Amino acid sequence: MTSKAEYRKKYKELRKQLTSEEREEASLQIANRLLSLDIWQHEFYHIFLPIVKLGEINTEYILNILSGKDKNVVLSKSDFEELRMTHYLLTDNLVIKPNEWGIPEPQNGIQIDPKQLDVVFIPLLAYDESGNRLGYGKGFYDRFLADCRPDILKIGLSYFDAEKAIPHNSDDIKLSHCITPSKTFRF
Ligand SMILES: Nc1nc2c(c(=O)[nH]1)N(C=O)[C@@H](CNc1ccc(C(=O)N[C@@H](CCC(=O)O)C(=O)O)cc1)CN2
Ligand SMILES: Nc1ncnc2c1ncn2[C@@H]1O[C@H](COP(=O)(O)OP(=O)(O)OP(=O)(O)O)[C@@H](O)[C@H]1O
Repeated sequence: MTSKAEYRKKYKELRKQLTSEEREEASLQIANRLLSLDIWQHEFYHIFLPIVKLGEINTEYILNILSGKDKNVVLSKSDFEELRMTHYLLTDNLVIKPNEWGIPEPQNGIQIDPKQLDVVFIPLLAYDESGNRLGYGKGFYDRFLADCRPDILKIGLSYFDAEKAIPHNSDDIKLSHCITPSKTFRF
């Protein structure tokens, strides 16, 4: 069986092989594909800002959609000692600075309770046909999602297709959807 570590390595390599033009094009296609999902009737949308040096999906196109629809947008700050995230409303005067891992993060602002969130867009390394997800392995999103309402929409974003099955355990919270440049998965 392929281990989580092997899947992480495989997808980091696949991602590295994409050119910056391919990443931009894919990020735009993902945003366009999101537009046709039935997810836009809600109020609070949580989104990640990409770690550019690792070639993560550019979420700027999704941010533009959210701002065009006048949604409340929520960003997180990660505490790498506690392995927990705190959440802040994106406002005009929010100060955003990259942390030491290259994640752009809010420095101030209005804190949001995870129970207020309706939709969360989730960064992925890999995922499978049952909606199991794999990140960098620190469990940030597993802990975060455990604090959200059970009915929150959990939308993974990926450049790549699903694996058949990746290892998972009882802490892992499944995705409800995953969007790639060419496919929409509903789990
Ligand atoms: N944009 C973004 N924000 C996010 C996540 C994410 O995956 N993407 N996370 C999802 O959980 C959390 C942060 N998780 C992270 C966990 C480990 C490393 C890390 O070890 N970085 C190494 C390089 C790792 C590598 O090459 O793969 C480093 O920068 O030295 C970074 C982020 C919360 N915020
Ligand atoms: N709700 C939780 N409370 C406490 N620890 C948790 C919780 N969920 C997961 N963990 C722990 O977090 C660690 C990492 O989990 P896992 O390998 O699933 O990470 P991942 O999903 O790849 O990473 P990430 O969530 O950062 O993207 C594991 O040791 C796991 O036991």
